[in-house]
Amino acid sequence: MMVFEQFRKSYGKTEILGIPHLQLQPGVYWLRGDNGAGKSTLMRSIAGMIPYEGNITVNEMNIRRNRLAYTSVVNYAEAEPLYPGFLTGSDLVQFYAASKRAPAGQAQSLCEQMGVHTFMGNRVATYSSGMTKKLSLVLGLIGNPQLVLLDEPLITLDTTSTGILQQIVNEYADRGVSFIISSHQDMVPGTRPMTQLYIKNKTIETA
Ligand SMILES: Nc1ncnc2c1ncn2[C@@H]1O[C@H](COP(=O)(O)OP(=O)(O)OP(=O)(O)O)[C@@H](O)[C@H]1O
Repeated sequence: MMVFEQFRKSYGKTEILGIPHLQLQPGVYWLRGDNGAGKSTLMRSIAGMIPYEGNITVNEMNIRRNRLAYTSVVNYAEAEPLYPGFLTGSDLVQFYAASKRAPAGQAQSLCEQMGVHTFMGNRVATYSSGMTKKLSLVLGLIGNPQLVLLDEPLITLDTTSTGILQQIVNEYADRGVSFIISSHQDMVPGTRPMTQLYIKNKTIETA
């Protein structure tokens, strides 16, 4: 599903991650590591949001050679999402659904499942942190992704929403969608088995 080749990410002269070669099979992965280990940096690199050295290939696609195709199938929900406060949740959901070519009714269904539909018409500036998180998870699941990156998805989520998210992850995974989920919290029972990936000493160790 994903191959890293001579991957290296530095900020200035400080190397944060160095992965000479790693191949990951399709699946659901739990990305772990101490604070500052590089989990968000890895996710942003895979999502194509920050530059890096080397190559990351997802299902034969590479951000440099196939940017449009790659970003259509690699979805990302960041740990601490920020959106322009003057937009409504509905504006963002419609924009994502159109640009990700979401199947008809999918966005509405995700919003209802995650309970976002009740405040979709309000401006994002009025959202609590949990409401913003739920919206970001809906946006991260929209479309026909082959890989979904969820950075700390459980932060600020209430227990009910945590269970619903885990159900959705299971449904997507049953259809062959891969996930990389970073979380300091354990996932609740009911989640399918996840392969653990540890970031240690600037590289990924598989469990
Ligand atoms: N834009 C940046 N410029 C410089 N250094 C950065 C930048 N972003 C992150 N770093 C550094 O990169 C390292 C990895 O940060 P990152 O946010 O990826 O860690 P993390 O594993 O997600 O941490 P946490 O569990 O605390 O969220 C840290 O040392 C951090 O200070």
